[in-house]
Amino acid sequence: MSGNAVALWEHCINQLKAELTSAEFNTWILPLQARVDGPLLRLLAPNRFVLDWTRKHYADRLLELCERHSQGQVSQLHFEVGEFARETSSTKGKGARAGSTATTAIDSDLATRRAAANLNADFNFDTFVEGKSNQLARAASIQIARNPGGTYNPLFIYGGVGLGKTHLMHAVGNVILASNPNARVVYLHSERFVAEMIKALQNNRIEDFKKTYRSVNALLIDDVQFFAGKERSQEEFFHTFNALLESRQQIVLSSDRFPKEVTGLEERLRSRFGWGLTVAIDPPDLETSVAILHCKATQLGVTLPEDVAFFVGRRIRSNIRELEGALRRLVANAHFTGKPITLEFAKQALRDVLVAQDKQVSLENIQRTVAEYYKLRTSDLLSAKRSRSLARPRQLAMALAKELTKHSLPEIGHAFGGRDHTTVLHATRKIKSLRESDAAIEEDYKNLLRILTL
Ligand SMILES: Nc1ncnc2c1ncn2[C@@H]1O[C@H](COP(=O)(O)OP(=O)(O)OP(=O)(O)O)[C@@H](O)[C@H]1O
Repeated sequence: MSGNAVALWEHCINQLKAELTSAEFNTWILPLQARVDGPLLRLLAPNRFVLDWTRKHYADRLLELCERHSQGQVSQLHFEVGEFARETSSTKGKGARAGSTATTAIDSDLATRRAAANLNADFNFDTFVEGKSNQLARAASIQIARNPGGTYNPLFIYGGVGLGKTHLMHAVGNVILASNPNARVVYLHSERFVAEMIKALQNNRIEDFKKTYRSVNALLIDDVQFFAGKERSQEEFFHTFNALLESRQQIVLSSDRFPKEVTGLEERLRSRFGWGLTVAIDPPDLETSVAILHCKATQLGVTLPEDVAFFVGRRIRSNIRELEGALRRLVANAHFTGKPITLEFAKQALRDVLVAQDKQVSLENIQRTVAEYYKLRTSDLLSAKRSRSLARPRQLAMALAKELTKHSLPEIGHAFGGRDHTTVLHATRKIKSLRESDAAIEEDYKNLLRILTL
């Protein structure tokens, strides 16, 4: 099946997944295998029952999706009972018939399993740029993807917004799925876990819910800080967590802070989060930002001149998602106007973004700038460690956050590793008095103000 045909089938299953309940999707759509032969979409069902039901209830919708997505090129459906041959090492690369049929089945199968697991195929290790800031997290993720349920369990990835935690989790899931055709992987945002659990409770299906999550080979839960304050969900997750760990299945978790500092979680859960391996992702340094820009530009089919990449990387420092947004805007602008992407063009096209960026000094930006200034890691700045070499820069960063942003004291405390608002208040007062008595602090403060408002 060509890339287009795979994309067509992926489109169909993603649409149906959004339209159907997960029970319907898992029962009727998930077992199907697909193949495109000219204008024909051939669907293989594992048995007569699935075939009849799917044809009766979903054929019209599937045909509609196919026609629309393929712009009329695929316009017929054909259902059969059966299974495409899987590719084995003995059929790999042999004659056209075995090769093409086998690859087709594997591709469509993988696409279906990926959709069922909520995984994005674009988030993989090939598209993840390595830098000092994410080296350890990347290496640990690769290790786990190759050897799930092994030594590092759970893997806990933490770091600020938009720095690649989700990307790495998907990459782990994608490798596990691709290397084991029987592996069951589930990626979920913690809020979705909570929502599904509530739905299961309302519909008297909590036993099914438990069974589903306790029978996976890899469970990837994003942003676990959102479990805070949700006791019933924590309880359920705690048991799922234990069951998976006991049966040596892999767990990967992410959060915006270190496990011990996720507030609003039961202590037993917090301590378990730290049982395996905990790795940080920090904001990228300039070189990594530039490399990421080049990588994303290539994916968009453009080549970015070096000076433009450095300009964008230097000016947009808060997170990688924003870096990507700026690049997309640049590429779209160049496309519409037909102009080449030069430095002048970039300055012009990104004017609004940069003005907004400059005005709105973000908390991440302050943390990252202060960390760079004192040659620390952002994660240390947010940690509970109290050594003087960390405490003073942290207080400075909090004071700068109060001065340069509109965030409240509790919000600032929250962003600095879940600290209390009184800690922030104390920091601002302390820095105010130190600036009057200590020339070095005054100079640091002024330097940082200048860098942040440049
Ligand atoms: N090292 C990297 N190489 C390539 N792309 C990256 C890298 N790090 C992050 N990205 C990209 O940046 C975007 C944001 O990353 P991601 O969604 O993984 O962030 P996150 O840390 O999970 O953020 P959040 O806390 O908001 O969930 C994605 O498009 C991702 O592909």
